Formats: sequence, C-alpha cells, structure tokens
Amino acid sequence: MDKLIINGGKKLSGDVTVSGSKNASLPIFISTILAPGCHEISNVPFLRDINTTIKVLEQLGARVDGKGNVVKIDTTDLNSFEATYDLVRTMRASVLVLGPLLARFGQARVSLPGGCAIGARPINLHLKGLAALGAEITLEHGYVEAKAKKLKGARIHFDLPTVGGTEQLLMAAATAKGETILENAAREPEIVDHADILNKMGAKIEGAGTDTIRIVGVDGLHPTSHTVMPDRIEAGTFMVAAAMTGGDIRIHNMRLDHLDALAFKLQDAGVEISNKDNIVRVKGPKKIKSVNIKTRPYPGFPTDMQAQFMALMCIAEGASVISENIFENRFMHVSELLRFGADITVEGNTATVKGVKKLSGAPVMATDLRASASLILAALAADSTSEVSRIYHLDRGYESIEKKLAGLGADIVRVKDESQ
Ligand SMILES: CC(=O)N[C@H]1[C@@H](OP(=O)(O)OP(=O)(O)OC[C@H]2O[C@@H](n3ccc(=O)[nH]c3=O)[C@H](O)[C@@H]2O)O[C@H](CO)[C@@H](O)[C@@H]1O
Ligand SMILES: C=C(OP(=O)(O)O)C(=O)O
Repeated sequence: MDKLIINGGKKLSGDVTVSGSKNASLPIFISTILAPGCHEISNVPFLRDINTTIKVLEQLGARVDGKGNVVKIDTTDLNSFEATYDLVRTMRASVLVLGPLLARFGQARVSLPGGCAIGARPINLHLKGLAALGAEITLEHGYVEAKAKKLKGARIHFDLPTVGGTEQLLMAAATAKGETILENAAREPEIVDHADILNKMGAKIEGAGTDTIRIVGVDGLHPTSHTVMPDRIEAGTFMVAAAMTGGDIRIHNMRLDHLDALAFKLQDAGVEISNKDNIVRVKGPKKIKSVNIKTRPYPGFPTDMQAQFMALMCIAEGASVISENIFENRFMHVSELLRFGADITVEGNTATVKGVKKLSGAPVMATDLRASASLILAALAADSTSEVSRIYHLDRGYESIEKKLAGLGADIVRVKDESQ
C-alpha cells in the first residue's frame, strides 16, 4: 500500500490539465453493453474504478483494449448476464449493468453493491424504476435477479433525484417498447454526457440535464465513439488547492459552467476566478473569508466537493456552517482534519468550522475518496510535513494527483507504506 508525504506551505503556480470524468466514464462504459459491436471511448482517466469497470465488462464477455486515454470496448460476444460480488462490492457504479443486461438479454443477476463509508446508499429507486418498466425483481443471496421478456416504457417519478438511478433507467428504457418519462430526474452534467453517447448509439432521449427526461424506445442500438467530459470534481479540487495555498494556477480542459455553485462560493471566500479561452485561472487570496455551504443535487453545491471545501474553511477567517444533505455519513474526514489542528464540531448533518490561523502537518488516514482529497489539501496548506496513508481510495478517482500537484510546485511524493 502507498502513502503520500507532503511538505506543506508551498504556493501552487503554473498549469494543470484535468482528466476525463470518472463519474461520466463509468456509466458510459457500461452503456456499451446495449449495443453489440466495437465502441471507442476517448479522454478516459487512468483510475482504479475504470479498471474495475473493465473487469466487470470482461466478465460479461466483452473484449477491452486500452491505448493511452482511448479504450476500445467490443461487446459483440457477451456471453454472461451476471456481475459477481467480488467486483461489484469494490465499486458501487458497477450495479448499473443491471439495466443494460436486462435490456439486452431479458435477464440479469447482479450482486448488491458493497457498503461504502459515506452512507447506506440503497438502490431501491433503481429497482422500483426497473419494475415499473416490467421487470420481475427478486433479491436472493445478496444478488438482484431481474427478468423481463421485453421492457415496456412507463412514467417514473423518482422520490428524490438519483444520479445512478437516472442512469440505470436511461439505459433500461433506451430499447424498451414505447415511451418512458423520468420525472424528478437527476440533472448532473454526467447524465447529459451519458445521454449523449446513448443518442449517438441511436437512442431517442430528450431533456437530459433537466428534471424531466423523455425516452422513446428504439429497436436496437449501434456502436459508436465518444469523448468523455472533463472531471468537474478533479477540477474543483485543484481550484480549492490554489485557494488554500494562496496560489495562482491555470486549469486546462475544465468546464467552469459545470462548477457554478463551487465557483460562486469560492468567490465569496475571496478567491479570484477568471475564464479565458477555456483556461480557468484561480488565484488564492491573502486571507480566506468563511462561507456557509449546503450540499444539494446539481446545480446545487456538489456533495463530492464538501470535504475539500471544509478543508478550505479550516483556515478561513471566522466560522463556516457546512450541511451535508445527500449522504448521511459523509463527515469521516472531520476527525482526520482535527489532527492538523482544525476546529470543527459536528451535530447531525451540520459541521461548524471555526477557522484557525494555521494548520500543522500530521500523520492522517484517508477514509474515502473525497476525504482523501481534503486531507491532501490540508497538508498542502500546513506549515510542516504530513503523511496521508490509505490512499487506495484516492486512486479510485484522481489520476496521478501527486504528479499533477508536484507539477504546480507542491512538495509531494508517493512512497510505499511499510506499516500497512
Ligand atoms: C459513480 C457516480 O456517479 N457517483 C456519484 C453519484 O452517486 P450515486 O448515483 O450513488 O448517488 P445518488 O444520486 O443515487 O444518491 C443521492 C441520494 O439518493 C439516495 N438514493 C439513491 C438511490 C436509490 O435507489 N435510493 C436512494 O435513497 C442516496 O442514498 C443519496 O442520499 O452521485 C452522487 C451524488 O451526486 C455522487 O456523490 C457520486 O460521486
Ligand atoms: C462517492 C463517489 O463515488 P462513488 O459513487 O463511485 O462511490 C465520488 O466520486 O465522490
């Protein structure tokens, strides 16, 4: 197992390029199940979750070939409709194979996704939606078994906007008989990217990016090529890194319009942000002002940026109130941030962060993906050396983050953690 050693206190400067989006790539890879043939996906990030998705597809009989950031997926000869526990438990998004397998084979057997540190994360809304399309669903031995001779379009109203649930239903409805309407659908940019590739395959999907999506089922889909959108959470993490170190960086290959909620809050905190020729410049202030945030479904403040923003507020002037409204257990980073000397108290889903003059380097342990990022940010701003261990979480979602940060002038190295 690896750990990161970070000597904090360096102002970041220079240029960094954002990789393709993890959260867009996963459903995009999985949607190739729907269309037999060879697909070509570009701007794919090198991540552990991508490797897991490839293993899931290979287990189903797909042939996958990657060169650089381009991955070719041949789904001509799929010969299994089962995704097993050993793979699905390591990555929640692999449960998305349920809808496309059901659509292609009339049956699917998929392990329930593994418990994750940030909350219970049920899939009841995925299953309710698939049942509304006519699937017969049973839960046995930890597996979801679904059957349907032919899925039929339906009107589905989600109790709450679910990103995975919306993606699951987009895929299941694409080749169902008749029309499907998804109401209270998730509006995240990753949903738009997902609908884009499905439409390139011949699907008829309108309204992705709004809360009502209309899908007219087609007889079959064909293979296609697609370039994955930039990772907005990676981009947002670099924005916070510049802010916390009083840095001045230029971020390439990012969509600032995907990060409005974060950008406005950063500006309220005193950060300067400008966008010229699609290069976003972020300049940290001398003194950060405290700002309150509430996480919400898109276009609200993203839960995937809550931990990083909390790290920023640890060194702001005054007190900040942070409410987490998406996941019930997404404050695992708090106890680790305290090790840097932060002043944070938690009550229910609300954390109150009182800014301190400085953070001091400390040994800390990452508990989940975005928590890992928040610890790296705190370490970059701290006055001495920190060690961040258990960074395998980080490798699920950030491509070469230590190399990218080192390129911006951070003193950060990855070493083997002999104690693990
Ligand atoms: C791979 C991927 O894209 N992951 C993202 C996706 O996760 P994911 O798709 O798992 O998150 P959802 O949008 O589904 O979850 C939102 C809320 O709905 C609840 N819920 C969801 C489904 C369901 O069947 N029942 C139910 O109650 C969840 O517990 C949570 O409270 O969106 C989250 C919210 O933006 C992000 O944090 C994750 O990074
Ligand atoms: C929670 C996340 O991902 P996942 O849904 O894959 O666990 C994330 O990207 O922050």
